[in-house]
Amino acid sequence: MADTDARATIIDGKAFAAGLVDRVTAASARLEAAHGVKPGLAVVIVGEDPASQIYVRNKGETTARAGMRSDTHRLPDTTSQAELMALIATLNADAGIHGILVQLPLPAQIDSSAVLDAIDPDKDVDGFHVVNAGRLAVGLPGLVPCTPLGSTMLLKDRLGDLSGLNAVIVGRSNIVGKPMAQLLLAENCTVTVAHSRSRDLPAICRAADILVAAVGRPEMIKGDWIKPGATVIDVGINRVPSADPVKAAEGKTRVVGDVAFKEAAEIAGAITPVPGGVGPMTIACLLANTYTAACRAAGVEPERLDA
Ligand SMILES: NC(=O)C1=CN([C@@H]2O[C@H](COP(=O)(O)OP(=O)(O)OC[C@H]3O[C@@H](n4cnc5c(N)ncnc54)[C@H](OP(=O)(O)O)[C@@H]3O)[C@@H](O)[C@H]2O)C=CC1
Ligand SMILES: Nc1nc(=O)c2c([nH]1)NC[C@@H]1CN(c3ccc(C(=O)N[C@@H](CCC(=O)O)C(=O)O)cc3)C=[N+]21
Repeated sequence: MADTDARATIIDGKAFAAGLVDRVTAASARLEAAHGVKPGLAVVIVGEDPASQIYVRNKGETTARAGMRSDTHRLPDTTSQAELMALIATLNADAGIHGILVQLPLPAQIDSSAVLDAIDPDKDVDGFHVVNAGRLAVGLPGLVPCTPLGSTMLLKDRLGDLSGLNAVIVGRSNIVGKPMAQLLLAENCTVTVAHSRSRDLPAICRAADILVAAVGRPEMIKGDWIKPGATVIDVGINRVPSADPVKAAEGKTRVVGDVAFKEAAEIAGAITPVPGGVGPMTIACLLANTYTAACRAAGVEPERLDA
């Protein structure tokens, strides 16, 4: 590759995720053969949000293909807090269910944090319960949120030891930005977490050896915000009108990340695409967490899955 035409390596999250799903499938089959335990995941979706419906269908299909039990509970948009809490209590008590995921966002009448905290922390395969957030913060074994877990796997696969690298995370949500910061701190990165009140975001980003974008703003992070050779993880999933004006007029959409991919790929050393980057890792890590939860419930040491 000529110096004048530097192009980033495209990190193939879809391929890495497929390998991880294969490893989880094989490990689950061994768990079932040796201990009679088939990992089971329950996904709960409230309401009809079309994007959520697609993700939930993908999760169900991937889980079933991995030889795990997969139950999907579809509740109407009018579901009350008490009805949802009752379903969670049933799932907490079901010994055949090792993982529970309540799809977000929930309708306005429901208190999301109360619902997430009603899930048994040992079945909380999203890693959103305060107990799991606390375990991650203090370095105890628990269940780690899927998107940051998958992003960290891609980084370690690409870079090996992350010690001493400057990591900048743009976004401080409880489900992506904060757990990502904890994981990279545990990998001995020097971590900066930026957000909507940060001053001079381009300058903060330019200091990053590892840049994680989890903002939810289409193509906000520009090529000239990136340190040459940096590794860029684009978590964003934003649906925008199709680039073709005729198709856009027909209401067709496409998915883009939080990073302006084309210009960023001219500067970065490696970058995840959207789609095909972090998204597939999220689903693969959900299966990995369900397998891990099933092993722990059975008192069995989980096999290593990350390589
Ligand atoms: N690939 C996957 O599997 C997943 C993808 N996603 C995607 O990742 C993105 C982030 O998701 P999530 O963390 O849930 O989003 P949230 O909306 O919860 O958080 C967004 C964060 O970005 C910050 N932010 C917003 N605007 C700016 C700005 N102009 N400059 C700097 N920071 C800003 C916010 O700051 P503040 O706190 O100050 O408001 C906030 O901390 C979304 O596109 C989402 O769809 C999410 C989950 C899984
Ligand atoms: N309790 C809960 N847990 C979640 O993990 C959760 C959630 N709620 N609510 C919504 C977000 C979003 N999310 C994604 C999962 C997979 C892809 C994914 O597979 N994306 C593919 C396809 C993208 C597309 O074409 O739409 C890709 O990026 O290649 C994306 C986004 C999980 N989330």
